[in-house]
Parts: sequence; structure tokens; C-alpha cells
Amino acid sequence: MPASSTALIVDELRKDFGPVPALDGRMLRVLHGVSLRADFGSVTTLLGTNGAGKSTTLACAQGLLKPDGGSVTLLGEDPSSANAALRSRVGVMLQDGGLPPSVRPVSLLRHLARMYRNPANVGELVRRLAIEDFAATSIRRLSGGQKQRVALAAALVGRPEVIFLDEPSAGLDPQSRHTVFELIGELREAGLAIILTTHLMDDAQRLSDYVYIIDSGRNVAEGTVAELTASAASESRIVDLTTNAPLNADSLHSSTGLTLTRRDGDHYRITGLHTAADLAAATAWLAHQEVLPSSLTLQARTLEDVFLDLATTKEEGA
Ligand SMILES: Nc1ncnc2c1ncn2[C@@H]1O[C@H](COP(=O)(O)OP(=O)(O)OP(=O)(O)O)[C@@H](O)[C@H]1O
Repeated sequence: MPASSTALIVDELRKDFGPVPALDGRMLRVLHGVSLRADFGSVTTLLGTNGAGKSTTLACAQGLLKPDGGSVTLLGEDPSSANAALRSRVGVMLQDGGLPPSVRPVSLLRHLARMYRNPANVGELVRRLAIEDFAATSIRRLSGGQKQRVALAAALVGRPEVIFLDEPSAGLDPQSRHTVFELIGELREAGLAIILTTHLMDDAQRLSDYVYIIDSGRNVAEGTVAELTASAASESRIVDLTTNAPLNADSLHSSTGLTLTRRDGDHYRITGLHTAADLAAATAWLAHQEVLPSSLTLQARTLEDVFLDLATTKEEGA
């Protein structure tokens, strides 16, 4: 039983890469003081755009990279000088899998299981992640999503107390994504500390107990999904709608003060609704345009909105 409720503490982590020729041989600082903590029985998410520093933070937290400043405490120890006993308590699923290409999935998992004193039931993992569908195929011939499922099974085979998942839903089809998410939920219920990275807001919103948003190697916001999505604008609502009629943002804005953005294809979003009258104004404007959307939903702010607000604030501050 873990003595503390906290599995991981990252404090003011700094990391440099280099020397970089493009910087005249100087070092490139990619983490400027990232801090986070992750508890048992909880999903802690690092959310950030490509290159924000998520994987580097995870690599330092796992002891794969040595920090240039700050500290990491994983299960009460410094992971960069960790022994086999600590490593056996930690499961790692890397972004590119890091799996041996010529081995078949089940042989690999059985081999890994033999390295642990109290391994998970390989047959159960294989069934749970539907690995039996491609059990006879060598890893090099697996699709990205299939490799991803094997990598997750490999990370779980030692019955870890802490698991690191780098972009766990990358390359997964909707059904596999659902399976992986369900499994993450079960692991959380079983009391594991789950630390994951993603740049997908939907994943973060669906899975996380606590989210750290990082950008350019710095913490920019943190909280539960509910805390992050609540704010001064928490009363505001969003209307998402689908129509193949072209909509004009200037026309909506001049008649209602609301903001229209085209998300992709036929999808539009209207933001800035605070009252029932705003909603009525938006639909009245649509009626005036003689547009009957094929779908229309009203919702509260999402993590994506928080993220976009942060990006806008940064641009305005730049
Ligand atoms: N070995 C390295 N040498 C030099 N720069 C590196 C190295 N590894 C990462 N970087 C740089 O550090 C920054 C952070 O990279 P990192 O992979 O941690 O970001 P990330 O948030 O995980 O991004 P992604 O979502 O694309 O995986 C990026 O600018 C990247 O180019």
C-alpha cells in the first residue's frame, strides 16, 4: 500500500537540449520550470500543443532524462538514480511504442511478464485490449493503433502503481479508443496514479481528474476540468451548428454582437451568449438568413475554449 496519496511531484523542472548549431552552439531550454503533482486513484493530464514540452516532462518524471534544474520525486525517490525495485512499480507507454519489431505481441507480453514477481494475467490483458485479433502478426506489421494497444498492455504487465501514458489515444479507431478509455477508468478505480499527455482537448476533458496546461515549457493553467472551464465567462454558452448554407460572421456580429467562427466544413460556432435573449437573437438571425441548420446544440465552455482563450491572451500579450 502506498504510504502517501501522492505518486509524483515535479517541482520547477528545467531541461536544456543541445548544443544547438542553429543557436550558435548554445543550449536550448525547453522546460522553464514545470511543476505538477499526481495522486493515486487519479488521472493527471498534461495538456499542450505540439512541442509544448509534455514528452520531455514525462521523460524527466520517469527518470529517462536528467533534469537541468528542479526536482522530481516518483514514489518517494529520485527516478534518475532509480533502482530496479522502483522501476518495477512504474509502467510506461511511450509515444512511439518502443516495441521490438520482430516479436509477436503475446510472446512479448509473456516474456515481459516473466520479469516481474507478480505480473498481471497476460491472457486477460490480451483479451481486454483485443490483442488476440492480431496475436500471430509480428509487431512490425501491426497498424499504429494495434501497436498502441500492445504498448499499453506492455506498460501494464508488471501491475504498476503508477502509469505514464504518452498520447494514449494516438492512432486509435473509435472502438479501440473507447476500450482504452474504459481501461484507464478501471485502473484509476483500482487506485493507480495515471499520468498522461495529450494535445486532444476531448481526451483531456473526458479522462482527467486534474489538468495541467503547459505551453512553451511553462505551466499556464491548472485545475479540474470543471475549474478550468468555470471562469468569469462561466455563464457564457456556445452554440454549435451545422449547415451547408454559408454564414456571414460580420452580419451576425452587427445585428446581435455575437461572434461566429467557422470550425470546419459545414460546422460553425457562435460564442458570447450570456442570456436567453442572446440565444433568441442568434436563432432569429438564422431565421432572417432563412437558414435551418441540420443540427444545433447549446453547450457550456469546453476545455478547448479555455485553451483557445489562453492562446489568444498569449498572442495579445506578445
Ligand atoms: N533531443 C532533443 N533535442 C533538441 N530539442 C528537443 C529534443 N527533444 C525535444 N526537443 C524540443 O523540445 C520541445 C518540447 O518537445 P516535447 O517532445 O517535450 O513536446 P510535446 O509537448 O511532447 O510535443 P508533442 O505533442 O509534439 O509530442 C520541442 O520544441 C522539441 O523540438
